[in-house]
Amino acid sequence: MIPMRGLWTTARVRAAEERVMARVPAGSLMRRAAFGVATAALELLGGKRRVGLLVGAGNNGGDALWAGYYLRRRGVAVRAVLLAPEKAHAEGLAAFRRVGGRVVDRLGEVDLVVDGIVGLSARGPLRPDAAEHVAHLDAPVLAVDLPSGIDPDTGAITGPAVRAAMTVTFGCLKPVHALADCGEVRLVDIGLGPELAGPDLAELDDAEVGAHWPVPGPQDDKYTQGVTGVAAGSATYPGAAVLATGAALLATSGMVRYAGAAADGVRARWPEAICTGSITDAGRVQSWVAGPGLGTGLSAEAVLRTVLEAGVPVCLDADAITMLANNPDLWDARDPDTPVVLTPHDREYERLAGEVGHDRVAAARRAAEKFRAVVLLKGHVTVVAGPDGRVLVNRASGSWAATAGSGDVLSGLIGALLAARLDPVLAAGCAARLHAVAAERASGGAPIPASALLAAVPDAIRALRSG
Ligand SMILES: NC(=O)C1=CN([C@@H]2O[C@H](COP(=O)(O)OP(=O)(O)OC[C@H]3O[C@@H](n4cnc5c(N)ncnc54)[C@H](OP(=O)(O)O)[C@@H]3O)[C@@H](O)[C@H]2O)[C@@H](O)CC1
Ligand SMILES: [K+]
Repeated sequence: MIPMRGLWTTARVRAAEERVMARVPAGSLMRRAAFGVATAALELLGGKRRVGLLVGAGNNGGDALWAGYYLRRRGVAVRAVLLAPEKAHAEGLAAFRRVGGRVVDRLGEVDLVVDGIVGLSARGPLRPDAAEHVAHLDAPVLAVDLPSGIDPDTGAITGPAVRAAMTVTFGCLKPVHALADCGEVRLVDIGLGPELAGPDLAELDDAEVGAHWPVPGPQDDKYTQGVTGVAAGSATYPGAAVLATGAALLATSGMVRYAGAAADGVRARWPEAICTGSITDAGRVQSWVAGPGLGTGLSAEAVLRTVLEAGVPVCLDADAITMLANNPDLWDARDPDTPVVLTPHDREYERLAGEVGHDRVAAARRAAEKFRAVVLLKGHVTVVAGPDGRVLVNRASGSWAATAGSGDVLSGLIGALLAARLDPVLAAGCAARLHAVAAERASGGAPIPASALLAAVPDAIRALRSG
């Protein structure tokens, strides 16, 4: 198994920090952390010489003050605003003053701001006094541990927050680093590694997705790579069927069977798909994709029951999710061992499992547990939660995939990976990453329709496999 980029929640980080602190000299972790911040600051300054520190009430501010100390020793002019002067880190402040650091009321003109307002203990958005200082910044911001105002464990931004060009974090990555925009993220080793067990969340990087992507071996034929069944679309709206079938065809070399009322439209666009008008004639498949454009009437319910009874992994999207929300008895058709991947957007999620709320990871986990299914919650950050507690997250670099039909492509990709027998959490995670990369490559900075995203799938696979 290829290791993924792990992310640890604040409670776990604190527990690990405590164990490390018990066996190293007092203050040494902070100084290592601060030295890393100062090194990054020098790089961002690129020869400029004026740094401003925003210093909060805790150790995050202590890191900033010690970074100011190291920067002063390199001849940089450093001034600091203390947001809570009586609570500012005493040793850090003394060291900063000792080397000529100045404490001021306002930062004024500087070339770089170091955000040491709040770190792991952050709760809620920036408070008004801190928000006031942040609102007037012109210079780029280097965040200490995380951009202040963003929730460390959920990445939620519920009010004023720092926008960072770079974040220097310590020991390990925290959820915020994958769930929110932290600029470039750098990790400074402070020796937490041995104290950290498995991560709470993980992020797949491009090379990992490329390595997991199924490719045919010398012994493979169209059947051995898995046959994907697509039950989507309608005669009036064949688009969803065409997109989902196309995605399944482009994702792997396995065969694709389409079953439904859009058979003519699908056949015209994808002559290589085996098309039938009814799911009862579809033949054997190794996975089903059901839901996009399917409708929610009685015949659609019968289709949903058939795929849930088939005993092969299923990806359910769009109308399939609505049907399950309206009629939970439909779940009875499923053998408890049949893997199911649900791919709701927020409104579909709400129909199925209630409010998403600010903690999208917790929301995906809740639904995964409730339905004993893999839940892929769509969004700028896609969260994939497995019923076993595993969570994968993927943050898209832009929002170009937020367009009609884009979800149909995603479900086809997932279906093909399920047919290729990828673990369902991994199938959903790899498909989400590939989908985001295809959107980015197809877009190149301009809006694109879902068919262009689909057309970029082979290019995205090539890019991930070579990365
Ligand atoms: N432990 C270690 O080994 C190491 C730790 N390290 C560093 O310590 C950091 C954690 O430090 P920490 O725990 O002292 O708290 P920290 O995040 O600075 O918060 C301070 C106070 O701010 C307040 N506050 C809360 N929310 C707020 C908001 N929205 N807006 C404004 N203020 C807000 C709240 O105080 P309150 O005002 O509520 O009393 C809170 O107690 C960690 O991120 C890393 O940088 C590194 O040096 C490596 C070694
Ligand atoms: K910070």
